[in-house]
Amino acid sequence: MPAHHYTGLAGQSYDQPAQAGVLLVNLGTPDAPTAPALRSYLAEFLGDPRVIEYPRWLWWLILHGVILRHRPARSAHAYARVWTPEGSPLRVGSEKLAAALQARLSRSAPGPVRVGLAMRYGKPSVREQIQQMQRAGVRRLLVLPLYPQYSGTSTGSVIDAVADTFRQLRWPPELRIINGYYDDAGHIDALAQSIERWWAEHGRGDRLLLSFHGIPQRYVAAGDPYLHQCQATGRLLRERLGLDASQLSMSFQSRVGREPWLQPYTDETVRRFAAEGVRRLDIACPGFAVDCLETLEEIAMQNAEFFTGAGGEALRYIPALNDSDAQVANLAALIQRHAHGWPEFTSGAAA
Ligand SMILES: C=CC1=C(C)c2cc3[nH]c(cc4nc(cc5[nH]c(cc1n2)c(C)c5CCC(=O)O)C(CCC(=O)O)=C4C)c(C)c3C=C
Ligand SMILES: [Fe+2]
Ligand SMILES: [Fe+2]
Repeated sequence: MPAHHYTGLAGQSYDQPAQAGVLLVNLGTPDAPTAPALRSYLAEFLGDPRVIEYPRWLWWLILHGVILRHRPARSAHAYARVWTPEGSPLRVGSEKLAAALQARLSRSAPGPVRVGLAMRYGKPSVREQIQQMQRAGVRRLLVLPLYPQYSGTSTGSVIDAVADTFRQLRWPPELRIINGYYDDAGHIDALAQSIERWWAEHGRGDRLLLSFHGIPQRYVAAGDPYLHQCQATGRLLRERLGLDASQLSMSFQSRVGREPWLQPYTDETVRRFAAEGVRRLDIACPGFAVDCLETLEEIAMQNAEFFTGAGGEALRYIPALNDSDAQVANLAALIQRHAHGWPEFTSGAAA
């Protein structure tokens, strides 16, 4: 093992005033809507054992021998439909949210608070961002994965990346990680208000569908709380909107591979609704903090085509909370609560 195995801050002043850091982490996105960029993004993402729980050597052969031959070009085509002049919607939206949170916390928190943004896959990595924040004087770090519902495949993988980074730091900062906020009252309220505001502007459809990203059923059977948390978000939101089960349904999107994922599947559900005579279908995706490929392309384009193709009149996608005031205020409050006792966040608290 080399002598300098641990990353440290040699030559620093130990009296440097402490700062607190908030690290937002989102999934990550390719650098460009091209097959080569998709290939390296998907290799990292789908090579994560948290995402694909399969015997390693067998999966490696399938991933490199089959999937990475065809999927990059297909996915690049999907990304090209939603790519903006500023880049990938997921990146642009996450950066705007981080900037808005930084502005808000700089105003409302007593101490110096630095907000960073990392991507679990691609750039900037969790490791780079933590090291950079530490060099800037961050001694207390709160990590907020941008996933309201916990899953080992999403939040759990962010925790892995943080833990791997910490193992290599000579003097890791004090650490807290937010595990999820699926039932947070402020979050449910923000979702409900955004849906009500959208209805006030566009009128109300015949039915509301909440579509969450799916995962394999096998993971839920092994103890992943994701399904439970999606159901809780759905129920709380339904109660808050004053709807009954005939007016609001839930489904799961984005299935990859052959094994059964959480059901009902979104594509089958929108086709069934069209066949049952639903004319205007409203869809919200409360599992996505910011809009991305999965909402803007898969729901608002692909599933809209499935719906009208099966006889429906219009599928209308209600945008994610993104960098809305409601989202920023709610995440700031969530951060303040989880940072309880840290002097940068709580005036009068001891260090
Ligand atoms: C194949 C396994 C996958 C699991 C399990 C999975 C879980 C999961 N994903 C998200 C959030 C997002 N996923 C996104 C894209 C995406 N997801 C998978 C596969 C799995 N996801 C793939 C292969 C892709 C890439 C696109 C494609 O080729 O189809 C995105 C969007 C990223 C973007 O750039 O916009 C998000 C966000 C969650 C929350 C989750 C578990 C709960
Ligand atoms: Fe995904
Ligand atoms: Fe997808």
